[in-house]
Amino acid sequence: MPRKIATPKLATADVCDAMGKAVKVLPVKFQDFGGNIDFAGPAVTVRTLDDNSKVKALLATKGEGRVLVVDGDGSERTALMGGNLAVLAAQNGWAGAVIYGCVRDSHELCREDVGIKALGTCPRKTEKLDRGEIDCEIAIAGVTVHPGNWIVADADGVVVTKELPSLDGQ
Ligand SMILES: O=C([O-])CC(=O)C(=O)O
Repeated sequence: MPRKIATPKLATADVCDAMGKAVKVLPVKFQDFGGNIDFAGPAVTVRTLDDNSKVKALLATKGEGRVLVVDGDGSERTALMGGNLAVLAAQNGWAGAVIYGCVRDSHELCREDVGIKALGTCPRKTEKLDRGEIDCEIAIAGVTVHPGNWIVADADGVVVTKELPSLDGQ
């Protein structure tokens, strides 16, 4: 019996149907770790390798419904987010985080009122040497994400668009 998934407010499938080639689908099998499976918002971008200093710094600021998109180069060596950062994200009003990399403390992440999609888990923490770039153009598995692009995520996947479609009447 398939697990039950709530109907998303904004479904990635509807966005794809409405926008055709104007929407990009991240070609990544993300897993869900956060308390919310569907989320959407404007992207804030980070590029970093095995150092989550910038991720923490951003999640410590007001999220205002935005989505943090982290290009961690797909590293499975360390976790870019754990329980403390998930609490920060939820407290500060981030809609979610899409992490091309790993997370840890998955038993804590699922309790937080925030979306968290990542490749998988790794119990080892990152270095904290303040490396990485924020608000830059990133490419996740070959798909470019610009700061301010819309991210829509649900159980079907993660899509990127310049603007949201009007889905009235669907
Ligand atoms: O601090 C880290 O590197 C990640 C972590 O464990 C947390 O967010 O709780």
